[in-house]
Amino acid sequence: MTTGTETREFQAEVKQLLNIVIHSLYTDREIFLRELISNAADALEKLRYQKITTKEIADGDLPLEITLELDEDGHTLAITDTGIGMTRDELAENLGTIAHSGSKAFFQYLAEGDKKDVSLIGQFGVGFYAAFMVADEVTVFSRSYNPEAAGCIWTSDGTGSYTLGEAEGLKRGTKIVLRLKEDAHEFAKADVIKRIIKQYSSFVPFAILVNGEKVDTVQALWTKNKKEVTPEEYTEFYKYIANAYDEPLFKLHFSVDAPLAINALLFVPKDHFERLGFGRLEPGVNLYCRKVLIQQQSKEILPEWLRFIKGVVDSEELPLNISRETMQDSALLAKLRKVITGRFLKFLSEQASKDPEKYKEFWRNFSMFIKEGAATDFAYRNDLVKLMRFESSKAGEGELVALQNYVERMKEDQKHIYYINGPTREVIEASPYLEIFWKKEIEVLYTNEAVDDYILSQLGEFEGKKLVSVDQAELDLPEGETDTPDRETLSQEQFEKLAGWLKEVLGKKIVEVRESKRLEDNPAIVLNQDSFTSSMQRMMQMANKDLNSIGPKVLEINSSHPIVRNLNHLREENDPFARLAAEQIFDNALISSGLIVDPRAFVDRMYKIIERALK
Ligand SMILES: Nc1ncnc2c1ncn2[C@@H]1O[C@H](COP(=O)(O)OP(=O)(O)OP(=O)(O)O)[C@@H](O)[C@H]1O
Repeated sequence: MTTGTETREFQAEVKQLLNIVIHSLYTDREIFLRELISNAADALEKLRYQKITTKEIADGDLPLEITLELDEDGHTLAITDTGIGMTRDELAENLGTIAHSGSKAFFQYLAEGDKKDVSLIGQFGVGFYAAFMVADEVTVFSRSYNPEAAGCIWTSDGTGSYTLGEAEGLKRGTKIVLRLKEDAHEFAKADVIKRIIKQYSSFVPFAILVNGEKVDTVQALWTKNKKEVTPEEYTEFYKYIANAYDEPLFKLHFSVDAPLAINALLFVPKDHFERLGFGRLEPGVNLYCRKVLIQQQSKEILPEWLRFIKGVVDSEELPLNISRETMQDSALLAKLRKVITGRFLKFLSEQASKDPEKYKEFWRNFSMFIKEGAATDFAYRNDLVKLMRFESSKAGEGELVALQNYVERMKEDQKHIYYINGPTREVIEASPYLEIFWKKEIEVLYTNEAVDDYILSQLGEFEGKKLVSVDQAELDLPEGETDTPDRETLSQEQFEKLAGWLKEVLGKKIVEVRESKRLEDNPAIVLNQDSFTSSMQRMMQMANKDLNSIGPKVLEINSSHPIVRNLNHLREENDPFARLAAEQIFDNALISSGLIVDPRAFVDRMYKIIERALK
């Protein structure tokens, strides 16, 4: 029974808003339920607080819960909470006017844009009014926790006015009844509603019942104290949010108060499918505001290269209806991203020193993301290179070295950090480039992918030490007694003649022929004039499908090597075989540096050489 009924006009802004809500089509109108459940949960939370501070509470024994009743035949959905409730004045104030900033931003957006994309309504925070996306009539029964206050009823079809009256026989809390629009009848179906609850409201800390049946909700572990959570609970939670079957490799649970209040629970899985080439991972962190989902698989909360992280970030400072479109929100998200990324990288670096074996496991499967970040995200490059690990000429089998380790054990007179690229340790260690480093006992880091070389060359230096790829022309190695071994070499004149002739034979492929001070067992190597390493050039050869897309080389020859000396001999005798041999030596040097050569010319030449050898 209702008494004292009056009809009131909505505030002008509300009218404008409802007009849009009612007359538009939406893509994700199911968010209306998230809004209503979140309002209900807020009301219950407020009541919980009142129970502690106030003695007199209407219907003090009512359980704190949210109930949904669906009537498929009658096409209605009712959502009831036993929360704080509203008085008559509060109903008029809260459901007849708009005061908060989210809606103002929405109006501004509507006023500015040509295309009125109303589906964005959910992102702009009009909470309760979202009900009119699916209902052509909304009735709210509410009774305040204040025992003195009478129960009230509010009803509207959203077209300009609402009625307000008193209602008898209500218990504390709020019941909102939606008469569903014809095209929204699906929202009276239990399976549809349960799916939506699971998606948006899984962590709501109150029981949710749909037609008397409790929907499973999960504890929002991230809001709990770390000491109160068991490892099993963490694993279960991880499996739930990541849809995973394994155990996480790492877990990071933290809270910060400044510059923003954040609770976060992040996981690194054991492995991922992107490594195996099965497509690209989607971001795995969901953004919550006080346990209510506001962005699933958020693209904003972490940089893209951290897309392997699974978990939850909750910040009560975020508006429920966060939007990239508003400057204020995107600034907030950027701040959040900075805090979380920084904290996660710090965590990784702590793990690397605390448990190197486990970190190695992480590095094996997730290094691609760290490298992606180091290569593309300038803001984090310096932090990320510290997390990189390499094999090296001084590391034992299976041991990995950080740039920091390398610098700490550099030789006293050594100026630079040296690295070499190759597909495997075995291949690298047989490389002619390493000869001199073995001899001088200088450590060389092994890089396996072109992206490693790209990162190191972009970085340029680490802790004031230049990063030098060993296929660079200028090595600037410390001098030593072993530098000028007692070996028979070509005379200066012979060398100059040979060099001139080689330039003529190899043409544009080389810029210079040099006498090598670093080679002993190999006749020749090719060197690069800049930091664009051979592995990077190989990548360009493959990307451009052009084997000639490599820069001209410096050819360094070992004039004490029998092959070079005999080559010079043949040249002096004008034997045409000398040309063939020179070209083959050059191609061999290209292959040793990791570049791809044209197999047709190479194989042809090789047969001619075999033919002559077999004679
Ligand atoms: N179930 C409810 N119980 C008690 N009060 C409610 C309930 N639903 C809404 N209200 C009141 O109505 C106000 C307006 O709700 P509305 O959902 O439009 O905006 P909001 O909740 O303030 O913002 P948002 O939904 O963007 O977070 C709320 O702030 C709250 O005071």
